[in-house]
Amino acid sequence: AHFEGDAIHRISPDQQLHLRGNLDIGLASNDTISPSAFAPWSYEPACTSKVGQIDSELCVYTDRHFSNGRGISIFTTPEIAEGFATVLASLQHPSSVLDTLGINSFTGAWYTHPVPRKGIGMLAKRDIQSGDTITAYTPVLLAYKERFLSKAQREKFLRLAVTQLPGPSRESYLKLATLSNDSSILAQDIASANSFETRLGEQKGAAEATVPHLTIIPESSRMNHDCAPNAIFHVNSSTLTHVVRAVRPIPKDQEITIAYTSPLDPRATRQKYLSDAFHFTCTCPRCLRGADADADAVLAEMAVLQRTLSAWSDPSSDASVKHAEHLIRLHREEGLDGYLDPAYCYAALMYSAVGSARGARKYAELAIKAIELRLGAGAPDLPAWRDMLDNPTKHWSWMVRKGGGKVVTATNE
Ligand SMILES: C[S@@+](CC[C@H](N)C(=O)[O-])C[C@H]1O[C@@H](n2cnc3c(N)ncnc32)[C@H](O)[C@@H]1O
Repeated sequence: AHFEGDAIHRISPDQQLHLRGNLDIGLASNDTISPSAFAPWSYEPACTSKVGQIDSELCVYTDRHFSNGRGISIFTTPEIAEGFATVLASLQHPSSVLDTLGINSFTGAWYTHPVPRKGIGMLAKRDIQSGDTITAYTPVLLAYKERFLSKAQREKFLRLAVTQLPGPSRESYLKLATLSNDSSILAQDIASANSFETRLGEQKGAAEATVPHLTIIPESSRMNHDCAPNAIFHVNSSTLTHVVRAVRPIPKDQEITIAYTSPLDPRATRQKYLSDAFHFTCTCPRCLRGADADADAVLAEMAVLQRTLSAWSDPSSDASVKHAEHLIRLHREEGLDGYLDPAYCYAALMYSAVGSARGARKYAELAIKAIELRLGAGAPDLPAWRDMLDNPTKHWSWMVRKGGGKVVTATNE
């Protein structure tokens, strides 16, 4: 089975938080049913009839015992559920990998509190260092991302998925922000307002073979958006864990923010996306700056540097260490600390190409840390950069610009 990143946040449109005191959403919780009868699931899966578009039914599966009783529910096809069950089992037996890694435990780094004009937000409980893990949690609900069920049908199954969760997880789900005041679609409303997107399904070597699922992690859902976020998230596919880490130091009581959409996109693109998908207008400093052209002037400068650097092995290229260092500086000035890995990689290559082992190692090390932050420790590029760090003089880029001149030989990239 496969579970991968690409997480995207969904947001409530009305910027209003609807806290519900009454957590009874109208369905009886089947606490009395024997768990063993439907092992590995705690309840008999409840299914739709066959959905023509996917030639399968969709069913609700719940494991109430997952991760010391945090529990997890998934609304998906029987085929995907089977692979998912294998992943859940691998995380719990023979011993719990999640416990060993401190997943689903409070890090002591955060608290939630109302934030002006943003509803509830997450704030730093202590000074947080760059790279520190802020949250690391498994989802409580995953739901096949579909448009073919009626709202009423979808609601019926999502409510069941939520109701079957253990009390604390059910309650934290139901306290999350909503998109509308329509309580008849409460469960799906919360799902679309607060979910990240993950892809599940058989791994057939292609991302298209996997199916997007809305994924709700109630703790992480309290983080608001910023276009210069001080934290970044990735999904660890082997532990099913959504991990949020600091990309720069965050002083005690400062708000912890993540980006719901790429902060490297032009301002108008970001605003349209946040407004369409998340129904709010971003007022972060990068969004408030100047007219549209001014707002994106730095992004345009960064794009030119990227283009120059990406063609560095072309014999006519004048790309240099200076271009890479300038690109790094611009990222930092824009607050794009979490998105520095390509710039660090170029810097490592530029130093290597002119025969500076020290420069190559310095930036290969920074690139490795930045890739791990943005993409996680399983990112496919990491081994190559670790090789460069260990053996800069053996790297294919080493001294290809002997004497600091143009490229002499370049075999790839
Ligand atoms: C996933 S929730 C984040 C936590 C939320 N503030 C809450 O009270 O639960 C997304 C909601 O937070 C608000 N929000 C997030 N980022 C924001 C921002 N930069 N400016 C204004 N509102 C924001 C939006 O109203 C959105 O509906």
